[in-house]
Amino acid sequence: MHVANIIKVQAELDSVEAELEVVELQIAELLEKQAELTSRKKRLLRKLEDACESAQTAGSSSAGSGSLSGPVMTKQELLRYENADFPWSKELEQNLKNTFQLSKFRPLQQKAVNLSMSGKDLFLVMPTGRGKSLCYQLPAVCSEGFTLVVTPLVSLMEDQLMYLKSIHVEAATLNASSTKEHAKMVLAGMTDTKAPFKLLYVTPEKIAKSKLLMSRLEKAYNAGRLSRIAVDEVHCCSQWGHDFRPDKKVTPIHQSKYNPLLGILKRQFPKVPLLGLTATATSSVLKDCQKILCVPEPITLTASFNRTNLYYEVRFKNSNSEESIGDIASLIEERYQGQSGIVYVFSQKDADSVSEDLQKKGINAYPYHANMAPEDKSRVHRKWSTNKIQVVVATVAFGMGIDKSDVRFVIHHTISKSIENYYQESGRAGRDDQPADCIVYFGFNDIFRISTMVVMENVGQKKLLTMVEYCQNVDRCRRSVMAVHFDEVWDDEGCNEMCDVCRHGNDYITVDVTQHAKDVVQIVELASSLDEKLTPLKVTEAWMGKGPAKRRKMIQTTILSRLEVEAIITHLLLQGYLSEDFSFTPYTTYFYLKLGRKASLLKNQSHSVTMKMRKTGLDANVVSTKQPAASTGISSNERALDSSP
Ligand SMILES: Nc1ncnc2c1ncn2[C@H]1C[C@H](O)[C@@H](COP(=O)(O)OP(=O)(O)OP(=O)(O)O)O1
Ligand SMILES: [Mg+2]
Ligand SMILES: [Zn+2]
Repeated sequence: MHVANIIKVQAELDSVEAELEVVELQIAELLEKQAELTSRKKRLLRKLEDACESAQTAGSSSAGSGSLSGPVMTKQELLRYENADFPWSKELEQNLKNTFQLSKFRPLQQKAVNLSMSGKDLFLVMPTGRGKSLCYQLPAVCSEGFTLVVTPLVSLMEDQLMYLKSIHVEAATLNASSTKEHAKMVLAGMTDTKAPFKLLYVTPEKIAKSKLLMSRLEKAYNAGRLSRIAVDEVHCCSQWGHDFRPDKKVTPIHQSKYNPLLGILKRQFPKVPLLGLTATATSSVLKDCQKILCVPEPITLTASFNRTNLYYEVRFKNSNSEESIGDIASLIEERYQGQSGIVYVFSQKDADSVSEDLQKKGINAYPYHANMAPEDKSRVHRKWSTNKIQVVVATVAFGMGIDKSDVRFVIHHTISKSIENYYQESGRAGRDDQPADCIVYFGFNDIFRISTMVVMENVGQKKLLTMVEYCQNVDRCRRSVMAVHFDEVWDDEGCNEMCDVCRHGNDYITVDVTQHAKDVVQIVELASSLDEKLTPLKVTEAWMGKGPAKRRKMIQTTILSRLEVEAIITHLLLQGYLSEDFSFTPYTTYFYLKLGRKASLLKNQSHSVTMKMRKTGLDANVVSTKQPAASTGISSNERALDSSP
């Protein structure tokens, strides 16, 4: 063959190989899409199955909050449990008001209490802080004998005992730190007809290890004094029961301790109704628990995780952080004047500085973080609880035991490290069921601050990106983005414009950012060819023409605003055109951007990258849908990405 010919064939081979590579990436992309659709399909099928099942057992599907499934029961029978005409109803109501000082039941509480009072075995799935405890505490107070409460965490047990003491409900506990005398007294009390306590809290280990306890329970059972068994955090029974609630620290250690033991309770005391409670369980976990606990046919009550009284909003945070503090201060002074709230920050340093900044603006704010003296922490907590402090500026250390009902706003000065954490932290707002706001300030640099912090966690990066996705999203109801992570489907109709996306619905536009993607990728590629690593900040600056003059000549710079530049780079990271590259020194971890697995797709002429962006009315003619942004340009108005109404 002629040399020229060889070169020609070689060139063609190269091009075919390049094309093949692109096709392989597209296949990978499609497979990913297929997996996503399959899991959505499964979820929908399961929903349909559940709906058909309950329609069959209940005649037609029952309305109202939460769903009900379990052993065969007619619709009338099920509905009956929402009523207040049982022999015990009057006593329940009196105790609800006088002992627990609550004016009314929350959704599902009455049904759960009635079912348990009538001796049914019940699994109750209800989000954190919605009031599961009442569902066994109230029946305990209104029944003869005592209720055995199995709970995996001694600290939770102590919280409960303190609370019950404060409302004059007698309760006792047996755990590893109980003294001999105390244990003796409690064991004797179990069969005492004078009923010295209404609730007995024990750890699962006690059930397993203490033969004395089991023999006493047996005696109490035979004497008809064991009225009910409650298993709190029941998902721990299942080896599949993941706990997404970081501040509860119910670790797999407890799960393994829980696992094989507790079936003994239902086997030995079959006539005693069992109530399993959890904030986190899928149907497969519940099935597992049912088997392990030997409960033949429990009724399952599930309350939705959707907090309908909470308004969710995302605001873009300028790299100039002073601005967001000013924004937060005016929100507190105007919209939340005289109302109680929390501002969550990233670090202890931020807690101090942000609260100082707010104080300077005349706001009654105090910091709270793990590094404060215990007495300072409890002083801040106490003063805030009694409305002597309006705002606590806190790290996530402010979590356990925070149970103020009238929190009207939870503002995140920095994004949370996952969507689950965000749900949990923001969920401290509006526990009284009155409207409350959850606002998060989404800043580009914060992504990388958190990223280097969670780099050691197994799925830390992946989880962080779920939070970033929630914030970056401008076209789907915020609730529906959140719901996916709780194995639920909350549709936009359920939102009632209680999120900024639903409220400002059509304010977004699809923009072609292919050329932008190519420009950014070229910058990262160039750096790598020079054996250089670029932080996100450096990439931003290079693209905006603020890098060294030498490099400016070699790349395509942009006239987009900083917020737009940051939004596009975030999008490229989320979509896999860029990816994270960490570097460790003994003192700190650095975050760099490198090419993602999809970067080479950009070589393909027909490949395009689009993203959704928020627009304001004014910019509508500047940006036209699906037009290459390179020719029309994205609005240079920074407000284009501002989510404020
Ligand atoms: N009907 C009600 N009306 C007003 N407040 C209520 C009602 N029922 C419970 N509460 C309050 C009492 C508590 O302060 C708060 C949380 O209750 P609690 O039982 O501890 O939640 P929980 O057990 O569901 O959450 P977790 O999953 O975190 O354990 O709700
Ligand atoms: Mg609880
Ligand atoms: Zn919505």
